[in-house]
Amino acid sequence: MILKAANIKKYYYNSESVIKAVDGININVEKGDFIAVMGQSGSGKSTLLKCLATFIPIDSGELIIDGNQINYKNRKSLLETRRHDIGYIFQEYNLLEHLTVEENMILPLIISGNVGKAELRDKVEKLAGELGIEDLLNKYPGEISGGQKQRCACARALINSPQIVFADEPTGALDSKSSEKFLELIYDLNNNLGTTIIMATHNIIAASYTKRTVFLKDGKIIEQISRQNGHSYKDSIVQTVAFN
Ligand SMILES: Nc1ncnc2c1ncn2[C@@H]1O[C@H](COP(=O)(O)OP(=O)(O)OP(=O)(O)O)[C@@H](O)[C@H]1O
Repeated sequence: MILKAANIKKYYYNSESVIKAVDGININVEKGDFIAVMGQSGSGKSTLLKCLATFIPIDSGELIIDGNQINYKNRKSLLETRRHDIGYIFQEYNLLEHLTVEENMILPLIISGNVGKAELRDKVEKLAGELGIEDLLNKYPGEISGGQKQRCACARALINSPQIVFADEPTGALDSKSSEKFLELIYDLNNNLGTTIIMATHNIIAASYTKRTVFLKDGKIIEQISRQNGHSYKDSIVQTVAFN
């Protein structure tokens, strides 16, 4: 198992109320899983992803990534986990505009240090080839399309060869054609390379690319369905969304 969350909670407090954004979630993620997290706006998808990726500390519960129990007080070990185990793709790409695609891509490696020039070049060439962005490496984000930007963001998330890639509404800002292309890309990453992916999405089509879908409501998991032979996974997702 690459990630285990046991009864994790994350509440937000304001002067009048408590928002139970993540409210006692249990989830086990195996290597090679591809999971969609669905739910209405405000159901807790983004908060859950950020908690699982260690970006937001949980209030209670247990989070184990690649065999390490996450302890927010142990800064060094937390940074190691983030650097080596976690890749994150955002809806709005989060590319730095004044850096080229290649520079954006290698940023995580530069930050983690200890990577020689030759290794850097090898990694960039291999990944750019896999993601079909070889021709974009010297361009700036302002010179490429939304779909191309998301491919670059994906490359940046993968450059450290992380154990798990989180994607928060990765197709939310893309038109339907670019969205389909991007989903095919991450489907192939999971299917061919065994990359573990956890993706928050509103989109039934996006969820239908995954192996299982977890449905959230008010910070709790209310339903989970898996792709099974002989049964339409997409229809099950549609029915579950309609029912809830
Ligand atoms: N930093 C924050 N401070 C206070 N409340 C927050 C914060 N972040 C999220 N929330 C609240 O927590 C709840 C869950 O939010 P979250 O963004 O995780 O949901 P979501 O399912 O991802 O929504 P969306 O689909 O609209 O992005 C919402 O009620 C939201 O208003």
